[in-house]
Amino acid sequence: MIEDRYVELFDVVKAYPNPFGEAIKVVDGFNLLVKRGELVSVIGHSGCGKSTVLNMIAGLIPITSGGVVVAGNEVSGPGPDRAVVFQAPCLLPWMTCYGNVMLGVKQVYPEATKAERAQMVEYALGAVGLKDSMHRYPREMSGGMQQRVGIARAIALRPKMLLLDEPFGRLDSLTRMDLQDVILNILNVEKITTMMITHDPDEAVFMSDRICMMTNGPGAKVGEVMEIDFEHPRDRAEIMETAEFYEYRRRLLQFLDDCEKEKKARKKAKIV
Ligand SMILES: Nc1ncnc2c1ncn2[C@@H]1O[C@H](COP(=O)(O)OP(=O)(O)OP(=O)(O)O)[C@@H](O)[C@H]1O
Repeated sequence: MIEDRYVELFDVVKAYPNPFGEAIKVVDGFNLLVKRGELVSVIGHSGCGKSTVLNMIAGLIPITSGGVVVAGNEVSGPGPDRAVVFQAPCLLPWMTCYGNVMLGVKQVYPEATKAERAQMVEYALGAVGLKDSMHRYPREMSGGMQQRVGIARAIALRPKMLLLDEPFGRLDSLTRMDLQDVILNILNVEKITTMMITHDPDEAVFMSDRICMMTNGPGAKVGEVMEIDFEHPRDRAEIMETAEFYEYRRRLLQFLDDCEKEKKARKKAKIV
């Protein structure tokens, strides 16, 4: 069923040349199916290849072998059906929030009327809580507000898939929680299929429908996939009082700890 295989990564391999010109497979045989409307987090140790996987789905880097299919179309380059939010939003400083969001909308919907485009931009800025600040410039906004603009810019394009690469990585923990709620509220309404990279186990458990745990690189692949069985909409305080939350968290930390041990053992074996 297409709904259950909305995003398909099959036998995905990404190799980069090392300084000696040899091809090193950073990711090797990555297989994952994402259901329509699902939020899947990807977690794994630094450098294992999380961004590499996300960038291949975004079409920002070529796939060495295997394939990625999003909503029935094989990915061969970037496209507005997949919107990416990075750690830093990189807004154009000479444009207001409104102007920054409008830029993409104009490009993707050139046939829309002026009023329709304005509605798309205003809806997206409203969804991230910036209705009253849409005419401010980036320099007049906090890091959290700027990241809200980055999220608005992505959802204004009405993508089939949202790709979040550590979107809260640079924010303090309170702002981080606010923005986690912003994303979840948007997804509750829009049901956009989402992949999010995170380093934060609590964030992964609170937000995800499933968590994909990646093994160490080189040759990284999917290690385990854990289903998170909390209903939507989610209430942070309620969820954090459940025993299940701590059990999910424990399993996640156990996996990361096992990867760390494996990494150390690999290093030691090389030295001896
Ligand atoms: N253009 C490139 N050329 C060569 N090697 C690269 C290139 N881009 C990434 N790599 C290597 O690929 C591996 C995976 O990188 P990637 O950024 O995907 O990891 P990550 O899991 O997202 O890391 P982090 O959690 O630290 O952001 C790393 O060893 C990195 O050095």
